[in-house]
This record gives sequence, C-alpha cells and structure tokens, in this order.
Amino acid sequence: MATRTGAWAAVAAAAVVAVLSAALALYGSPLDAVLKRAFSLHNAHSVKGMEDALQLVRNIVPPLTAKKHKGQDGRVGVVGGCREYTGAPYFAAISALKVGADLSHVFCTQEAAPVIKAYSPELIVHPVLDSPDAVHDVGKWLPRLHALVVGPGLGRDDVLLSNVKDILEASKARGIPIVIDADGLWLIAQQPALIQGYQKAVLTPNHVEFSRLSEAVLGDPLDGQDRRGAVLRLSQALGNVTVVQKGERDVISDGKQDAHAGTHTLCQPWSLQQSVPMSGPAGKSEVTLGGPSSTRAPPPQCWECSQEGSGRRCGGQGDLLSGSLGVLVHWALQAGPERTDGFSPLLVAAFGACTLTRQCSHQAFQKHGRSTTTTDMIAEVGPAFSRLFET
Ligand SMILES: NC(=O)C1=CN([C@@H]2O[C@H](COP(=O)(O)OP(=O)(O)OC[C@H]3O[C@@H](n4cnc5c(N)ncnc54)[C@H](O)[C@@H]3O)[C@@H](O)[C@H]2O)[C@@H](O)CC1
Ligand SMILES: Nc1ncnc2c1ncn2[C@@H]1O[C@H](COP(=O)(O)OP(=O)(O)OP(=O)(O)O)[C@@H](O)[C@H]1O
Ligand SMILES: [Mg+2]
Repeated sequence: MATRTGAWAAVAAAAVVAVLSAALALYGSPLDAVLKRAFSLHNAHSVKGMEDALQLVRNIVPPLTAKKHKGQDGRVGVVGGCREYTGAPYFAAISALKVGADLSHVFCTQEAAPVIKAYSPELIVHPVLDSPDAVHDVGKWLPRLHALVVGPGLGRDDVLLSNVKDILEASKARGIPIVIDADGLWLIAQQPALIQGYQKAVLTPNHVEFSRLSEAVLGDPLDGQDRRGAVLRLSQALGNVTVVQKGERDVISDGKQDAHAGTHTLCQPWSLQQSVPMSGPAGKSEVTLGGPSSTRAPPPQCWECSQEGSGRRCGGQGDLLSGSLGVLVHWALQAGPERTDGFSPLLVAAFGACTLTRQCSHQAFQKHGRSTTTTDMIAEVGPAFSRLFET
C-alpha cells in the first residue's frame, strides 16, 4: 500500500516537474521558486532514502558493553606499506581503530615497519611482506583477523605483488572479507581471476583505478557519462563483487537485482531520481537507490553517496575510506541480513564508509580550510561517526 502511494507520489511529482519545466520554457525565470518547491518533493524522497540508509548503518554498529572482550569489535589487517609509501597503510589502519576496531595490524615491508610504528604506538606492525616466508608469516595471523584491507601503500614491486596474490588466495580460502584498494587494485587489473566471484570482496577504485580495471576486465574505455552503468557492468563481470567507485558522488553496487524492488521506499526507478542536495543535521547529503525503470525484472542495486565533503583532494582520503570499510564490513556481516533489512551487508558497509569519509572531510575543512590534510580528517572520525551513526 505504502509502495503504491509512493509510486503515485513519484509519478505525480514527475508530471508536476514536466509541466513546470514546459511553463518555465514559456515564461522564464519567475517560475524558478515554484520549480524549487516542486523539486522539494524529490527532496523528500532523498531525505527519506538517506535517513533509511543511515539507519541501516546504525543497525550494524555493535553496542559498547561491559560484557565484551578485546578483539570482539574487530581485528583488522592492512596489507601495504613499502619504502615509498608509509602514510597510506598508517591512514587505513588508524582509521579502522578510530571507527571502533579493537586491534589493527599492518603487514608491510621490513623497511617501512619502523616508520609506521613510529607514527603510532596503537598499531601492530609486522615487517614481513618482503620476507621469503611472507605468505606463511601473514598466513599465521589470518585465523585471528576479521577483515583484510589490501593495497594502501603496497607499491607495485613484482615480488610483493606475488606474495599478496598468495595472501589473497589464503584469505579467500578462510572466507575473510577483503577490501581491495590502491595498488591491490593494480594487482586485480593484472589478474582479475584473483577476485572473480568472491562475495566477500569490496573494491574501492578512484577514477584512474576504475578506468584501469574497466579496461582490463571489460576491454571498455570508461564511459564517464554513465557512471552507474559502468559500475554495474564491472561488478557483474567480476561475478558480483561489490564495487565502490569514488568521486564527486560515490557509486556503489554489487550488480545484483534489488530484493526490495517495488516494495521498499529506498528503491526508486532511476528515471524518477533527482539530484538535489538537502540540508540535514549532519550537513548536506543525499542517497539514491534503484535501477533502470524500463526493465521488467527487478533492477540491479546501485547506491550513490553524495554526503557533503569538501573541495580538498589531498592524498590519503581514500585510505581513510578503505580502513573504515574494513571494520564496517566485519560489523555488517556479523550483524546479518535482518539488521540490514535484507539489503546486502557489504552495500550497507560501503555506504557507511563513504558517508563517514565525506563527513570527516567536511568537518575538517570547516576548521582548517585549504590546509586540511588527511591527519585532520582522522581527528574528525570520532565526532563524525557519532553525528552520523550514534544519534
Ligand atoms: N601518504 C601516502 O603514503 C599515500 C600513498 N598513497 C599510495 O600511493 C600509491 C599510488 O596511488 P595513486 O592513487 O596515486 O594511484 P596511481 O599511481 O594509479 O596514480 C593515479 C594518478 O592519477 C591522478 N588522478 C587521481 N584522480 C584523478 C582523476 N579523477 N582524474 C585524473 N587523474 C586523477 C593522481 O593524481 C595520480 O597521479 C598507492 O599505494 C596509494 O595507496 C595514496 O594513498 C596517497 C597517500
Ligand atoms: N570530486 C569529489 N568531490 C567530493 N568528494 C570526492 C571527490 N572525489 C573524491 N571524493 C571523496 O574523497 C574520498 C577519497 O576519494 P579519492 O578519489 O580521492 O580516493 P583516492 O584517490 O584513492 O585517495 P588516496 O589519496 O587515499 O589514494 C572519497 O570519500 C570520495 O567520496
Ligand atoms: Mg587510493
């Protein structure tokens, strides 16, 4: 019933917009204000969608109680860190801790380890990634890890990548959720079979990494006009691995059909979606979910996150996202599908990490403006998390 009412409201809104658009063409700008009010109908959709999506993330956050032991809220491993890049694995691992993991490990090269240790006494740092026994040395920790983040600051050395390939295989065999970012995505672009069909994998490419993957997997040059379609195609070609394409808006999909299609207020046909930012207590934000309205079958799920961030594009923000996602993926899978209302736990986790990262950026920018760096964003993880997910 609610669905039918929602659908009629959406159709009516679309009709109102069409009529007003025609009127605007005839009579010009005085109708601007009216149009804005018409768009607020869609705004209401976005507010509802955003609120619902945030609530799903809130549902997976484990309560802080006196009954738990250390480690229960997450033991996360970051595989990355080499001579050139020590910041990226640090950002990812410390973000996991700040979001709420109990223990955060870094598996890096021998040379990178003392540097990363010196950044933080809170991280457990293993200088093993370039050792001859790397796979064994990391492998013995795998039974104790809830999630792995592979790639931040890994570099592209062939020996390291070969070790990481074997670590990925061992992790998959144990069913460990894996977030793949940065140079981990470089490896996947060389060998897509490594992740093909693994349902507990999330890839978090930036623009360049997405193009590289798309080219390698689909042989397609990236269609910048159709970001949703591009993400859906890549996810489906990889056997429904979850893909988070970062950018002005983050586009998230596992390429699967939406179990709630036509029955859930979160899902609207794309043709009725509007992209109007809204103001909320945690800043401007919007989420849209759905698929093409033309198909008869339920549309594939495709989520977008456009939580207001900032204009700063300093390095390391993606590492904050992948580290946070490591924890949220564990929490979401642990919570199970009832807590995520039947939506894929990985989609909910990805939406949470994207929203959090962008909110950190927004809050840090308000304090530091152009001089904002990822360190400033990490200082905002706690307040941003409370604001978004503990209200
Ligand atoms: N402090 C650190 O240690 C950091 C290390 N990093 C690491 O650096 C390594 C390489 O990562 P990169 O992300 O540079 O990957 P790539 O080496 O593939 O370089 C991508 C290049 O594309 C450019 N680019 C990014 N977005 C673009 C867009 N939308 N359009 C056009 N060009 C764009 C970037 O400026 C960069 O030069 C990874 O291991 C990564 O984790 C980064 O995470 C940043 C922070
Ligand atoms: N044009 C943009 N407008 C707003 N937010 C953006 C934009 N581009 C990226 N972001 C946000 O910045 C964060 C990091 O994305 P980005 O594409 O910079 O990752 P990255 O290149 O992997 O970062 P890193 O430097 O850590 O490797 C994400 O949360 C993303 O939503
Ligand atoms: Mg990156």
